[in-house]
Amino acid sequence: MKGFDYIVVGGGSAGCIVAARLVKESNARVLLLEAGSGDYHPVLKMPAGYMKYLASDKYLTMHQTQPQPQLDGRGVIVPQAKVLGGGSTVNAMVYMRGHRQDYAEWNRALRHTGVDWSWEALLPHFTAIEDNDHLGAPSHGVGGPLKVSHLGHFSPLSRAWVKTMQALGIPYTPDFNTGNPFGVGFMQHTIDWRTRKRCSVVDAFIAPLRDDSRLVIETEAQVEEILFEGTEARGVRYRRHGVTHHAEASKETILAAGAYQTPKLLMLSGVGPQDHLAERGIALRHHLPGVGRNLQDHYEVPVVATTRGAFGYYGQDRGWPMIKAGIEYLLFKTGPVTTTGVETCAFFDPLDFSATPTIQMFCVPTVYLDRDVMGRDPGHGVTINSLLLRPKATGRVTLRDAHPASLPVIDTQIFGHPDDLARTLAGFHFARGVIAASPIADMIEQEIFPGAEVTGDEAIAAHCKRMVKTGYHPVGTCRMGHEQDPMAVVTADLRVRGLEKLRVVDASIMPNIISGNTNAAVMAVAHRAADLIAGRERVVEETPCVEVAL
Ligand SMILES: Cc1cc2nc3c(=O)[nH]c(=O)nc-3n(C[C@H](O)[C@H](O)[C@H](O)COP(=O)(O)OP(=O)(O)OC[C@H]3O[C@@H](n4cnc5c(N)ncnc54)[C@H](O)[C@@H]3O)c2cc1C
Repeated sequence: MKGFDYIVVGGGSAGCIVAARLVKESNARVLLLEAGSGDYHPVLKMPAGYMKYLASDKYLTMHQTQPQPQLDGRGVIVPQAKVLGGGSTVNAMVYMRGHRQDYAEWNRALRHTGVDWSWEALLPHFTAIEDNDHLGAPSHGVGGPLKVSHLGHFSPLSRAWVKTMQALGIPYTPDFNTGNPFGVGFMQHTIDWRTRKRCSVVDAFIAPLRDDSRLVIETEAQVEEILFEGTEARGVRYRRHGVTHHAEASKETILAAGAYQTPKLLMLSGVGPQDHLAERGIALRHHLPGVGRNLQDHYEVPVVATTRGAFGYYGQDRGWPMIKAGIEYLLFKTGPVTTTGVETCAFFDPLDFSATPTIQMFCVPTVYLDRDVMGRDPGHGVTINSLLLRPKATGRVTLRDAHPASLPVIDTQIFGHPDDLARTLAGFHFARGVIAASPIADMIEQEIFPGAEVTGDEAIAAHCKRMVKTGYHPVGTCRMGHEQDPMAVVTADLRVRGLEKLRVVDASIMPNIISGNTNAAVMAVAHRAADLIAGRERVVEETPCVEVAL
């Protein structure tokens, strides 16, 4: 049996930050266990590699939802990272913090007791992590480990789209990360502006500790069970290269396996809804009905058009264009390899520009659809995606069976609440209007998905159901909550309720999804979790209520 102070399960966005900070700032001995491989392949450092990882299951687990009756039986692919660095290694690198109101809602879920999770309380963690190349105090950090900048290349379609959105009344914003992201503009990304390489949590937090013997990282190590003595977590059982290992944590076991796998691991270990565990033949350790519930994600629907010329990135990933772009990148660190292709976005409510944004709209200068709906190779094109920021329907993660290798059952309930489809339709109509407006209209040939002939809410709703895809942001399946909340899984300081020496620090803990891409918020949570674990932050009885009227 190997012994450590802490064991961190899952070497993703949250796990790497917690592990590194516990070693560096608390002088702890930490075992970090990651199911996926190391992040050595050079393509994992290239911004343009993003579309390549998405097309393969080498670094992603290709989960698929249960057939969704409200999507006419479609099961949607919902991939999650499986590599050291987790989502931060394979994601689209968008650096987005959401709306301050999202965090006020976290506090509300806690009845303002325990730990203050308001925007103001998290801001020091956002800024401590960050090394921004052109934005500074009070909203941004300089000198932190994580490089944040703009992409190195913008397509003519992205530029035209930003101008078109302004012509339609959405103001330009130079910074989405000040607490209210309303506006249109070029997004910040976790990219190193000097090398034009991706900056993952491995690059930012783990690489400086590579030779530190206090941090032991085992990749291709699948944790199968949390080991307990009574109600106290004592360590884990894991499998690596066909061999079973046990490891002990004298201080704490910390779960950071992501919003699908953390609840799965808790349930495999007997922590979860009593009835469900009994159905799967798993002995109950502790009844926590909220484990796996409250699944939230972002879902987006596309309008796709072909363009009159090569304004976007179609064909850049093969043949001579790829070789040319590769040489340009190697020699000058410029060109299409320095972009993920997801360059711009807008936050707004299509029905009322003065209201809190309900939609995040992306312009992707290529045809960007899930593999289960991509019918044909359409050539040069553009995809305008409307992503619903705060869906009302919530889903659930359960166990398929008691085998650790089985993927969990994911029931997302996409469009399970009528308001979610209604708001998505409003976004869709707006997106359709954008490609018909100047100046982007001059570049558009014709709408191909769903096609200009598809009109009327019923037909468009059918298109949304057929084409809706995940934004890759599952959260909430082990959510924080106050003491009287029966569905809360963790306390305000991220301890699993009713058990000792066990915490959750990843995307699972969010009571409600934030209004934006989730990686920055996960990293801030993990950064703060290291302080909570080390006792650097005092847990107070009651926190001030920070509410913002919008
Ligand atoms: C394709 C894609 C694109 C995205 N794009 C963006 C974006 O542009 N901007 C943004 O803000 N967010 C983006 N996200 C979301 C963001 O990356 C995630 O919200 C964030 O990474 C979640 O962090 P996490 O620590 O909770 O989980 P993860 O980063 O997913 O880490 C969990 C890790 O745990 C490991 N693991 C799971 N089970 C076990 C086990 N039993 N034993 C050991 N290890 C285990 C997994 O292999 C994984 O590496 C994207 C995500 C994906 C998948």
